[in-house]
Amino acid sequence: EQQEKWVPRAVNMEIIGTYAQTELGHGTFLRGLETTATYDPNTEEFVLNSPTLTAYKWWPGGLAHTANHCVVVAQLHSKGVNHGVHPFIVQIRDEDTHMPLPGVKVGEIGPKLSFSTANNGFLGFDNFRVPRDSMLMKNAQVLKDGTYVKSRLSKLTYGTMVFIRVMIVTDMAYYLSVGATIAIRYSAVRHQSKPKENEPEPQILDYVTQQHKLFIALASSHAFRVTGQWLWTTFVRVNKALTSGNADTLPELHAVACCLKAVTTRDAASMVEACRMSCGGHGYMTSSYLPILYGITTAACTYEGENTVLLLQTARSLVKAWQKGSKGKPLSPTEAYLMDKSPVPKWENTLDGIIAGFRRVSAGKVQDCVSKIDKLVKMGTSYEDAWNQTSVRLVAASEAHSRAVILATFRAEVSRAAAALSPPLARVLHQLVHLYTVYWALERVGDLLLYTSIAERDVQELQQQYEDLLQKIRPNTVGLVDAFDLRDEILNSTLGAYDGRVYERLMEEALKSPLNAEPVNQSFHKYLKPFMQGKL
Ligand SMILES: CCCCCCCCCCCCCC(=O)SCCNC(=O)CCNC(=O)[C@H](O)C(C)(C)COP(=O)(O)OP(=O)(O)OC[C@H]1O[C@@H](n2cnc3c(N)ncnc32)[C@H](O)[C@@H]1OP(=O)(O)O
Ligand SMILES: Cc1cc2nc3c(=O)[nH]c(=O)nc-3n(C[C@H](O)[C@H](O)[C@H](O)COP(=O)(O)OP(=O)(O)OC[C@H]3O[C@@H](n4cnc5c(N)ncnc54)[C@H](O)[C@@H]3O)c2cc1C
Repeated sequence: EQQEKWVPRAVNMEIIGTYAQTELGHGTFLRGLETTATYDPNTEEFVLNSPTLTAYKWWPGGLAHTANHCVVVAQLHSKGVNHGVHPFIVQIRDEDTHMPLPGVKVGEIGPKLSFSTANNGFLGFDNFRVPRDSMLMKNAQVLKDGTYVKSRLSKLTYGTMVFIRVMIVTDMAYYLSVGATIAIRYSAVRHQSKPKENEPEPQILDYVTQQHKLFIALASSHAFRVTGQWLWTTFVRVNKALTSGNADTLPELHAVACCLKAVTTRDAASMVEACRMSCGGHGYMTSSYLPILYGITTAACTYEGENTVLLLQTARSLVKAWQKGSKGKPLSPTEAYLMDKSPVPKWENTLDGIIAGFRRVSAGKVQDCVSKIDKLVKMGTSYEDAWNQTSVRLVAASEAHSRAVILATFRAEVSRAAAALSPPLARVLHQLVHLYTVYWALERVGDLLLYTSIAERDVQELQQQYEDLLQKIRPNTVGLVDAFDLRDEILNSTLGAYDGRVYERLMEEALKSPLNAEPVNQSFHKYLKPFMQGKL
C-alpha cells in the first residue's frame, strides 16, 4: 500500500521528488554512506541523522529548491544492529510554504560545468523523525517492534540504478542525434577555403576529414538507439522474472547495463565534443547548443555510476564467467562466447568477421586478466591487490565486451528490420551499420592484430572500405539528420536550425547580449578610463 500512498501524489505533482543517495564523502561506495536511519520502537519512527559533514547528501538533482520530498538512502539501524543501506521516502519541505522542515538543512551546491538548470542540492538531517512507513518496504521490512525482515536479495536495493543505466543508453542515442543534426546541417551551410582556385568555396561537409568526424556520431546514434531498445527489452524480461522471485538473470542484466552505460556515455561525450570542434569558432558559441550538449553528455560519464567503476563491475562478471565456463558450467547468453575454444579462424573483412573478431579480443583480454590475477595470487599477492594491479586490463576487457555486444545487436536488429523497409532505406541503414563496424575495427586494430588473424592487407582493405563508405553516405547525410525530425525549438541551436539561416541567427542572438544594450559600457567609466588616466 506504500505505492498507493505515494505514487498518485507523485504523478499529480503534489510530491516533487529526487533521489538522495550520493553524499559529500561517498558516491560510488554505497556501503560507505554515512546518513543513518535509526528505528525507535517507542514511537514507531525512524530518526534520520547526518553525523558528519561528509554525510550530507550532495548532488541530487532538483534537491536545492524544487523537491519537497526525496528518496533518501541511509544506513538502517534497528535494535542496535546496522542492516546496511535502505531507501526511505522523506518529506523535506512544507507542502504549502515550501519551507524546509525543522531538522532539515537544504541548499544549492553551486555552479557546475553544465546542467545549470538542475539546482543540484545538499541535504543534512539533525535527528529528523519520520514515520515507520517512510522506509520503502518492497524488499526488506522493519516491523513495529523493530524486527528487521531481510530482503530475499540484498542487491534489489540497487535496482533503481539498473533502470536508469538502461535508460541512459537510449538517452545517449538522442543526444548524439542532436549533436549530429547541428553539426551536419551547419557543415552543409558553411563554405570554407579554396582547394580549387577556379571553383567556389566548397561546403565543409565535402571535406573527408569532416565526414570522418561526423558520420560516426550519426551512426552511433542509431547503434545506441537499437542497443537501448534491446537492453530495455532485456530489463523488462528480468524484472518480470524478479517479480515472480527468480533473480537468476539479474547479474547478467547488471553487468551488461554497466558496460553499455559506460561505453555509450563516453562515446557520446567524445563524439559531441568532435561535433563541437567540427564547427570551428561558431561551435564554441553557447547559442550553437553544442557546449551545453557536451556538458550534458559528459555528466553522464559520472552520474548513475562512474564509468570506470561500472566497467570494473562488468569485468567482475566476465572474470567470474570465465572461471565458471572453465569448469564446464553454462554461461549467460551475452557471455557465452567467452568459452569459444575453437582455433582462431582466418580473418574475414566482413561484418560477421569483425564482430567475431571483437569477441575474440574480449575473450582474449579476459583470459589474460584471469592469468595475471592467478599468477599474482600464486606469488602471494592478495586477490584484492591482484585485481587492482590488473584493473587497467580489466577495464579494456569490459570495453571490448561492450563493443562486441553493440556491434552484434546493431547488425542483427537492422538486418531483422530491413526486410520490412524500402530497399533504398535498408541500403542506407546497412551502410551505417557497415560504417560503425569498420570504424571500430580501425579504432581497435591493435587489439585485432593481437587476438585475431587479421593481416596488414586486411587493415589496408578496411581503411579503403571505410573511405568508400564515407563517400556513399555523403549524399544522404542531410536527409539522415532531417529524419531525426528534431524541431528547431528542441535543437535550440543557431547552427542547426532547419532553415540554415546560420549567420542571421548568430547575429540575432549576439544582439540579445546585455553587453550590447549600450554603446559604451559602464565598465569604461569605472575601470578603463581611470586606468588609462593613471588613476587606478
Ligand atoms: C526516466 C529515465 C531518465 C534517464 C536518465 C535521465 C538523466 C538522469 C540525471 C542524473 C541522474 C543521476 C542520479 C545518480 O547519479 S544516482 C546515484 C548513482 N550512484 C551509483 O550508481 C553508485 C555506484 N555504485 C554502486 O553501484 C555500488 O557501490 C558498486 C556496485 C560499485 C559496489 O557496490 P558493493 O560494494 O555493494 O558491491 P560489490 O561490487 O561488492 O558487488 C557485490 C555483488 O552485487 C552485485 N551488484 C552490484 N550492484 C548491483 C546492481 N545494481 N544490481 C544487481 N547486482 C548488483 C555485484 O555484481 C556483485 O555480485 P557478485 O559478483 O558478488 O555475485
Ligand atoms: C550532473 C550530476 C547529477 C547527479 N545527480 C545525482 C542524483 O540525482 N542523485 C544522487 O544520488 N547522485 C547524483 N550524482 C552523483 C553521482 O552519482 C556521483 O558523482 C557518482 O556516483 C560518482 O561518485 P563520486 O562523485 O563519489 O566519485 P568517486 O567514486 O569518488 O570517483 C572518483 C574517482 O575514483 C575512482 N574510483 C572510485 N571507486 C573506485 C574503484 N572501486 N575502483 C577504481 N576506481 C575507483 C573513479 O573511477 C573516479 O575516477 C550526480 C552527479 C552529477 C555529476
